[in-house]
Amino acid sequence: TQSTRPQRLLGAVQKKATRGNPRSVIQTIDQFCRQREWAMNVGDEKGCILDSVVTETNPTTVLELGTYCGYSTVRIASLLPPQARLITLEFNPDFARIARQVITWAGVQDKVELVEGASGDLIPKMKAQFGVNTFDLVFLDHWKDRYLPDTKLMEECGLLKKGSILLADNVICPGTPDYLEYVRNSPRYQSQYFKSHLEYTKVEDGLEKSVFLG
Ligand SMILES: O=C(CSCCNC(=O)c1cc(-c2ccc(F)cc2)cc(O)c1O)c1ccc(O)c(O)c1
Ligand SMILES: [Mg+2]
Repeated sequence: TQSTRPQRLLGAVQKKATRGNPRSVIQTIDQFCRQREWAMNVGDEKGCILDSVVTETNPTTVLELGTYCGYSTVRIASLLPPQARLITLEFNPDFARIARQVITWAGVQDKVELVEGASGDLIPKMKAQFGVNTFDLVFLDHWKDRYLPDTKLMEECGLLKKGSILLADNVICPGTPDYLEYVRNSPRYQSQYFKSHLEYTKVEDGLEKSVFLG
């Protein structure tokens, strides 16, 4: 039977990356995506912007919406202080199965909780079921038409506090027009656009960083 792209990406990681070395896993995935097959990881260019936002936020509780193969999960987790934790939500069980193995290969599994399911169902359970108070940082990278409803849901569930950071991938390509309009016009957010490119291409894309003002 045919292998899937995530399976081939995992194969490259297990063949070429050093166990327990997150940077080596990231480099291997970026090389695979540049030289073999494009895949929808945030990538190295936007990944550097993600790294800088994570380090300046210095978060203790992070939520990632959309795990895919775990590339950004590994990038974020590798920058977290020892007690910090990252909850990542993935809708697709095949993606989740691959991501768990990438996360473990990188050695960051102790900082990561991967939960399978739809963000719309899981976000309302964060406090009661996952013991979360509020999130310091949220990385949005799942279905592009879920960014806005899930942001409103996080507000309603009291998961954002004054100073919480939302960082959204793909606000240009594939694009999240309703989300952008909301965070750029709402008095409850201070937004900033980081111009970049769609992973592994010359197509314009960018990250939108929005601070929740309470
Ligand atoms: O993670 C998922 C599955 S959807 C994957 C989202 N990502 C994309 O679609 C995505 C796509 C592209 C892209 C593709 C083709 C192009 F020609 C150009 C760009 C790039 C990206 O960087 C992306 O992130 C999930 C769904 C529901 C949930 O409720 C949940 O929690 C999670
Ligand atoms: Mg993306």
